[in-house]
Amino acid sequence: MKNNIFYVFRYMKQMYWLLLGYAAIILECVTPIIATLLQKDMIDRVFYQKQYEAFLKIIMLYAIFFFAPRLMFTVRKVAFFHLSYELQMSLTEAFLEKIYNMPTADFVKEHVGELLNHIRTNVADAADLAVNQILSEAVKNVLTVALLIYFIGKINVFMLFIVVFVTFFYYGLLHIFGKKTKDFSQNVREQKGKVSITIEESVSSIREVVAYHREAWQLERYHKTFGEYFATILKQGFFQCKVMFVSAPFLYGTKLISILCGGIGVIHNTISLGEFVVGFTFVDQLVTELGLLFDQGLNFKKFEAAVETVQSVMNKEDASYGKEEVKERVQSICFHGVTFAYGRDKDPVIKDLSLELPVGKKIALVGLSGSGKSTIAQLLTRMYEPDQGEITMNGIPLSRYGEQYTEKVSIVFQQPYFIPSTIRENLTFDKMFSNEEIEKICSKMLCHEFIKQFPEQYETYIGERGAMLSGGQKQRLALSRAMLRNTDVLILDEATSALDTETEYQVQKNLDQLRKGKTTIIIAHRLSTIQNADIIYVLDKGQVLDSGSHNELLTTCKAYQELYMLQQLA
Ligand SMILES: Nc1ncnc2c1ncn2[C@@H]1O[C@H](COP(=O)(O)OP(=O)(O)OP(=O)(O)O)[C@@H](O)[C@H]1O
Repeated sequence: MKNNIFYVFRYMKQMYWLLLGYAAIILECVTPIIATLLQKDMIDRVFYQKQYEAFLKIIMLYAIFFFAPRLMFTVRKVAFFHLSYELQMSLTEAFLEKIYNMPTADFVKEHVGELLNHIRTNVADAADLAVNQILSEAVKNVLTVALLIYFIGKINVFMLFIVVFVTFFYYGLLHIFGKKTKDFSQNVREQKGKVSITIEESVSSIREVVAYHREAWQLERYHKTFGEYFATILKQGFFQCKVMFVSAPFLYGTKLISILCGGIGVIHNTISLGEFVVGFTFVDQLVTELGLLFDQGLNFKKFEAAVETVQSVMNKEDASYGKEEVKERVQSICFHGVTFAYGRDKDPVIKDLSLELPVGKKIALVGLSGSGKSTIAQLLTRMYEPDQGEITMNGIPLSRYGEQYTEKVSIVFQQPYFIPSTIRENLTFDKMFSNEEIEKICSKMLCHEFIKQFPEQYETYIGERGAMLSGGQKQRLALSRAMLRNTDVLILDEATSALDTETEYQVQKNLDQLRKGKTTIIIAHRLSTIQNADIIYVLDKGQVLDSGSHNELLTTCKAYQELYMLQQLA
């Protein structure tokens, strides 16, 4: 528990809100107690001893101490509200940073819906429970309980004895029900996560669902998942009722016993009537506060569940990159006996691969589907690490380079991702480019024409994942984005597959011109795309079968001839 609270503390920034909140809590706890003590003066001095001159003074003081807690309550809420939202923001930022730093192998194992659920519920709950419940409500409860116990003890020791007994009773209850509360909370979170994943999948697969007429099937999946979530919620609800049934009689029983003890005290003249009234009011308040404190104890458990779920992602290891700077231009890229499998128990998809890629040239990777082309591209972009052997750039293993490595090597995927924003922002991200630069590159990648046709041109909003663009337009835009960065090494993984042959030819021609003297690695199924490559590697089952120019391979490599023949027939 302690560790969990300290874990969250790390992400709290503006601590002055905490100080303001605690100042408000102290006043909020003390003022109602003073207001109650004034009742004693009212009864004993004004009514019993008939000191009527004190009446007005007490009423005025009572008014001040009656309204002060309401004011302090507002100040406290505002202070902790700021703190909780800021905590939620910094926790979410840290969570996103963690995801960015995760090795790709770990990231692909995490479900996108699950990660979103972590942010939407677990991170949000951890921040809310930590600040608004534990640091605010629970601290207020503890302070109020301590003050009430002190004043009750001063009035009547028997009442104090009862109160201490009830406190221990609550502690015992918390011990018994705490673990189950945490388990229920964890189960509810898990089930809620599953519902979130199912909804996310249902929306993202909307085209396939409609096209394959799987609406009923998809709804049935949602129904089933939601049913399981609902059942868990019900179980949690029953459990909470059980806790209430056990604890509630004690609340009322305590009040009854304290009236009995106090009443006997008044009858035997050991306490005054004023003390009895105030003592009973304190006991009444204390019982309520103990009930609330018990709820906070259960909230601790929910908080622990939320933080532990967040930590299950946050404690994963970051991708281990070095600090080496990439100072010069890329002069060599070599694979030294590289073997790689997607998982320990899986067969390797790249097997003992050794080759030196000619730098500054146009290099092509061809081969049947599944032969390992994209895997090589992903190893080069450090999305995965080789299991054996190493890949070096300028003689240094890729893993030893720092984050600027991505300034040297970039990749364009077959299905590029676009943020829901304007064309300009999708082209530049956070980098600055002049309009001339952008338009020049977009003209070369045959984008400028279609962008100009949009009423808002480069400021056109392209929707979720570029939904307002055709497949070919998206690919050309992604190529423009990469060409603006124009890194030493550019990998095109089926990056022009959605273009018609004529457009692809034009784009490739312009690309060759812009990339002259730089290393471009092209993965393509259409051999026409890579015919003019300086060197073509033919891959089969994660190994290089042969390499050479198009004409050389046509005469020397049987696999390449077959690929060529198949495409001629198609
Ligand atoms: N993330 C992954 N997890 C597990 N296996 C994977 C993953 N990605 C690819 N594979 C497997 O690795 C092998 C090589 O895949 P890869 O994508 O590198 O082939 P490819 O030659 O690029 O294929 P294609 O031409 O169809 O794109 C395939 O058997 C594939 O099923």
